[in-house]
Amino acid sequence: MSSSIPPLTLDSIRSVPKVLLHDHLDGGLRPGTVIELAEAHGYSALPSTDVAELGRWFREAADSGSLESYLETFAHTCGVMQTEDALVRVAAECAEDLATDGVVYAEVRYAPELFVERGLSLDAVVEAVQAGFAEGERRAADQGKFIQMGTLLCAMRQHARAQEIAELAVRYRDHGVVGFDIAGPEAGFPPTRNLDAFEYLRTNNAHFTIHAGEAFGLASIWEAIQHCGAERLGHGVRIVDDIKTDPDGTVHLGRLAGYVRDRRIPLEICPSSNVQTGAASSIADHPIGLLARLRFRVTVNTDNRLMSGCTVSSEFAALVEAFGYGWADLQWFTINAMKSAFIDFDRRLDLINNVLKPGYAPLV
Ligand SMILES: O=c1[nH]cnc2c1ncn2[C@@H]1O[C@H](CO)[C@@H](O)[C@H]1O
Ligand SMILES: [Zn+2]
Repeated sequence: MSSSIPPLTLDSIRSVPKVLLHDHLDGGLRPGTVIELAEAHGYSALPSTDVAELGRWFREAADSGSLESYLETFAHTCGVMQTEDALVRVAAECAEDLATDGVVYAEVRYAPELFVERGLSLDAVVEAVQAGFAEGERRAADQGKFIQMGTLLCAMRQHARAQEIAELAVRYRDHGVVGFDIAGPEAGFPPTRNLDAFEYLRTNNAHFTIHAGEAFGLASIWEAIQHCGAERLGHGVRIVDDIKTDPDGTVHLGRLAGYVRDRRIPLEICPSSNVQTGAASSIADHPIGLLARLRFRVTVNTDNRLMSGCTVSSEFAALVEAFGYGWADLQWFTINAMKSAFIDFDRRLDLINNVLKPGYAPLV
């Protein structure tokens, strides 16, 4: 490595352009904002009103070893996101924080149905979040940072509103909503419960990803791809269950793993989140090492920045430490993500050629 190439540190990683495809709006609030919104809106159930302590509480409570208990922490973020002004603020800060981390394109997701407890309509929720993202993009630009935000609307697997949310996503497709997802507890709620919604989306040429292969295995991935028609997999890490390695290192891909790799189906991998929910035992043992080596379409994501205390840069830094990745690997993850985004092809190409490649060119 030439001496003019900077070493990979959290700071240097922050300075290169990055792309984020899997980040939950209600999993990325600043702890201080949770406290201020709780105070302003009379939400009294917070476990702490001290900023540092509350941040620690989220990380520890999410560090639970199960997806179900990890998801319980969202009661407190959703609890303070029930008004338009709260949604605008949270969305604006999300865009600002991602831009500060050097993210140039992000798809951020949330479930509108979780923000209607105080009477907001689903449309009002979407409009407030879009206004917030636009405000955050402007604030970032004022600080000399460029970020483009895209929105994914989630339906919750345990509820029965997928069709309604799919229609909402299509209604707002020309206003910043670029796709759809289903989230929530995986065991017991197969994606095939929502087949009508997926068929509606496909009929309307709309994009969608599905959380699958996180807490549950291959069956869930297979259903998401072959029954539902998911273009990407949220997590998808359990695809490793269909990969066998001989003692001599020879690798065998099963039919499903082969299909996922051959079709270049993007995996939205979220390393720290997987360690917290027990989907992986540590970053060093995370299947991302094998999947990247086998050239699956791997992307690196945060999932929930508040619950994991992470950023895209810190996830990259953790992978650099665990797997010895260099700048070329980070560029590969980043271009993989940009290729897999749900925005128009010419816009993706523009960002790859005019933002991402020039950003990494001095380093690779
Ligand atoms: O890793 C995950 N797997 C499944 N569901 C999740 C994950 N992270 C967050 N959510 C769920 O998605 C909702 C919408 O943003 C959140 O409220 C949370 O319940
Ligand atoms: Zn997720």
